[in-house]
Amino acid sequence: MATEVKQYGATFKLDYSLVYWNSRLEHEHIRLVSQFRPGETICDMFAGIGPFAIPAAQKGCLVYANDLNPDSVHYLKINAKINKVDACVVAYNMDARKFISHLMAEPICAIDLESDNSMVKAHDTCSTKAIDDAKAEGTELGVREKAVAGNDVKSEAEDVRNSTRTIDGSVVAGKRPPDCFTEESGNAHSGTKKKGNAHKRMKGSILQAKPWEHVDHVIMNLPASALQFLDAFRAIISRKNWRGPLPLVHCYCFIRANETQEFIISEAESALNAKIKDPMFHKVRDVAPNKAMFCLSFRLPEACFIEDVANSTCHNTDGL
Ligand SMILES: C[S@@+](CC[C@H](N)C(=O)[O-])C[C@H]1O[C@@H](n2cnc3c(N)ncnc32)[C@H](O)[C@@H]1O
Repeated sequence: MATEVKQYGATFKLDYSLVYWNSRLEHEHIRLVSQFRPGETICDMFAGIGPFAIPAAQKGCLVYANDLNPDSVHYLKINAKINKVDACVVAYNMDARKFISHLMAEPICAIDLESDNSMVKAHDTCSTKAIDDAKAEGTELGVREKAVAGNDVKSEAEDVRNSTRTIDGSVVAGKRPPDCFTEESGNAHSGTKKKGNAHKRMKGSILQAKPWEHVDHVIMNLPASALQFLDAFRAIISRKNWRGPLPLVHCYCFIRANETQEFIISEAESALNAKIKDPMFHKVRDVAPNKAMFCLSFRLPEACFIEDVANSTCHNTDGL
């Protein structure tokens, strides 16, 4: 039976008999989304009906949201619409491994490029909306743009454009290379060098970054088996296309009383076939007397990059 629930500012329609919903995760949904910034690109591998995706889009992020259950995707789309963020949520209905491969591997065939038009359109609409919303609300982004308008604050603005956010949500200047946010770098997608104010630079960079060039956060909320899905990131992202830091991955898992965080990290590392630097655990909630749900956050290791291969072949686009 279809029903409606509210989480913070968002409304969700769902049918409990068809889709996953857990109101105990409300704080976790908001905790994670509070780390995202307007204009960022989010990839939600197990999106359900959108409790991360919708608030992230409301914040001005572009969200690629996937779920294997067609009923979840049906409600995800409805929820994006009723919350007026359908322009910022691109929904997929496929297995999470295929989704990552489809989204983050460089498309080489014409068919891939055609199918990616929806991403490009969504990115344009959403990034522009993020900037407009931020301006209207006087949020960080709007303030940044104002700051950049005056030459005397240019160096501060440069710091902000080059900044990124840490897992705890604080802004760290200088981490993101300037070419993420500037058209002056003449990136492969724009093909042109444009001049303009910071607004244009911000639009140019974020608008033109495709998911095989830049994603800020990956959400993996399938605690019983998300760790095993980390192998999806092996040999998918091309170093030559990627701009800025690799995504922060937020991988949910259960830890039993007889297991340690080190054990979980070793599971994640063997799935990735790479060492993880500075992993952070956040306890979400106890789910049983000897079992708790955690969120393991870490930056995808550079060892996951594939190096440039001349004359590489087309990627499989099954299920598109
Ligand atoms: C624990 S729920 C999380 C849903 C939502 N993110 C939330 O926080 O409420 C996990 C979701 O993953 C989906 N799922 C399970 N296996 C999957 C797979 N192999 N690929 C993609 N989605 C999958 C399920 O349909 C379900 O909606």
